[in-house]
Amino acid sequence: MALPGLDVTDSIDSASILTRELKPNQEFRFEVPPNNSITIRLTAGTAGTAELFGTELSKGLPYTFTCCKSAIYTWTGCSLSIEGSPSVEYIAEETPMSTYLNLHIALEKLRVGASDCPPTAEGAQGPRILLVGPPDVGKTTLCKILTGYSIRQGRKPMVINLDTAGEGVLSAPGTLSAASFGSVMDVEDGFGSSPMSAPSAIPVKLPLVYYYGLEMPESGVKRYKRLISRMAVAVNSRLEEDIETKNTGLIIDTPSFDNQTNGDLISYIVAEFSVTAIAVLGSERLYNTMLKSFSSSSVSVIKLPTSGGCVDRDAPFKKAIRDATVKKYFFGDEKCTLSPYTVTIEFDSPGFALWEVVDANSADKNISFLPIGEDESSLQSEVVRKLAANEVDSRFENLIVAVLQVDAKEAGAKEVGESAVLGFVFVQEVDEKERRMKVLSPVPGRVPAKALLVGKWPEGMFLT
Ligand SMILES: Nc1ncnc2c1ncn2[C@@H]1O[C@H](COP(=O)(O)OP(=O)(O)OP(=O)(O)O)[C@@H](O)[C@H]1O
Repeated sequence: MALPGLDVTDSIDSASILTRELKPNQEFRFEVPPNNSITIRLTAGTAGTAELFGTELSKGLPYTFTCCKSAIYTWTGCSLSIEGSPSVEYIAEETPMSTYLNLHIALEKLRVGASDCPPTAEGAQGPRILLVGPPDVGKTTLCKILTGYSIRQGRKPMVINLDTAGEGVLSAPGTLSAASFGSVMDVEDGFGSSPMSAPSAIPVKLPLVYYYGLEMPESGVKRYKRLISRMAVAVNSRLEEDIETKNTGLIIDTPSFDNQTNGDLISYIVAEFSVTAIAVLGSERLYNTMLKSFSSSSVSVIKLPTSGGCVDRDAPFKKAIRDATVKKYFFGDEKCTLSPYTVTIEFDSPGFALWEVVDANSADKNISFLPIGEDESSLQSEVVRKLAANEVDSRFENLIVAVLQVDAKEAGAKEVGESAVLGFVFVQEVDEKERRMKVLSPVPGRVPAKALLVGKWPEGMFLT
C-alpha cells in the first residue's frame, strides 16, 4: 500500500510498459534517440540481479535513458519493465561478459597480491591496464565494466580518459581527465559528465582535467604528449597520497587507434603511465603489432572479443551526445537542475587573456604564434597562441572556453599549453564594438583573472 498521491506506479500507463524476461547470461540491448527517453526498472519482486556496464541496478528504481545505445546484463536471470519506446530493443544471448569478468578477476588477483605484500613506504602498486582498439569496439564500455566491478569489490581504481573525441569522463569533450572512483557510478550517466557542485545522489568525484581542444591526437601530437606527461606526473603524485588507489591501479581509455601510425603514441602512453597490461579490442592486426612492439618488455598484451552489441554511432548521434554533455555541465539534468549565470568579460580589463589552440593540420599553422618550447621544432607544429583583443570576434560564439589554473597576467604559451583546467564557461555573444563578451558560467561572480583557452573541439553548439 502506498500513501495517497505517492504511488508512482499510478501515473504509469500500463499499456506502454513492456516486460522482458531475461535468462541467466542474457543481455537486454536498447537504443534511444536524442529526442526520446525510456524508463527501465529491474522488477521489484524479481529474484535476480542486473547490471549496466558493471554497475548494479537497484530493484524497483526507475532509470531513465535518453540519447544512448546501451545494454543491461544479468548473470542470474531477471525481469525488466520498460516504459516508453526504444528505437531498437532485443535480448542477446551471446556476450563477451564472461571474458570481461575473467579479465577483472585476473586484475583483482594482481591487486590482492599487491595489497597482501607487507606494507612498504611507497605502498604496493596495482596493475595498470590500457584499453586500445579501433572506433566503436567497446573500449569505453569495458573501461566502465572494469571500473564498476572493482568498485563493487571495495577497490578504488583511477580512471584515465585520453579520448578527446568522445563525450569526456567527468568533464567536457575535448579534455583529458583522471579521477579516482571510490564510490558507485551512476547507472544512467556512466562515468558522469561533470563534478557538479550541487546535491547529488552519487558522491561527487573531482577529476584532474586538461583541455586539449582538438578532436584527434594527430592534430597536435606534441601538445597531446605533453599533456599526457603532465597528467602522468600528477597521477603518480596523487597515488603516493592515496594508497588504496595505488593498490587498485589504473584503467586507461584511449582514442581509437587502429593503425601503425599510432604505435609511437601507444608506446609513449605505456611508458609515461608505466602500463603493465594492454588489452586490444576488435583488431587482430593491432594486437599483433602490440605483441611485437612489447615482446621484449614486461608489458602483457591480451586480445579481447568485441561485444556484438557495440554499434557504430553516426556523426549526428555522437554530436548529440557531446552537446548533451556540455548542456548538462551548465544546466544539470532532471535529477539536479542547475542555473548558470550570465557574466560579462571586458577585453580591456587587465585580467583578460584569451588563448587559442592551434590545429597543426589546418591552415592555422601558417599564422605567427608563440611556441610552447624554445626549440626550433616547436615552431613547426601545434601550440597555443594568444589572441589580441581585436581578434576576438563572433567565431568564438557558442564555443566552450576553458578557465585554466594559471594566471592571465603571468602565463606564457608554455604555461597555458600545459595548464590544468579550473572549469568551463560558454560564449553566448561577442560584442566586437563594445569589446566585451557574454558568457555562461556555472558559478556566480566575475570570471577569475585566469588564462582562458578556446579550442576547436567540441565544435560550436546551441545550448538552449
Ligand atoms: N553490449 C552492448 N550492447 C549495446 N550497446 C553497447 C554494448 N557495448 C557497447 N555498446 C554501445 O556501443 C557504442 C560504442 O561503444 P564504446 O563507446 O564503448 O566504444 P569505443 O571503442 O570506446 O568507441 P570510441 O571509438 O568512440 O572510443 C556505445 O554507444 C556503447 O554504449
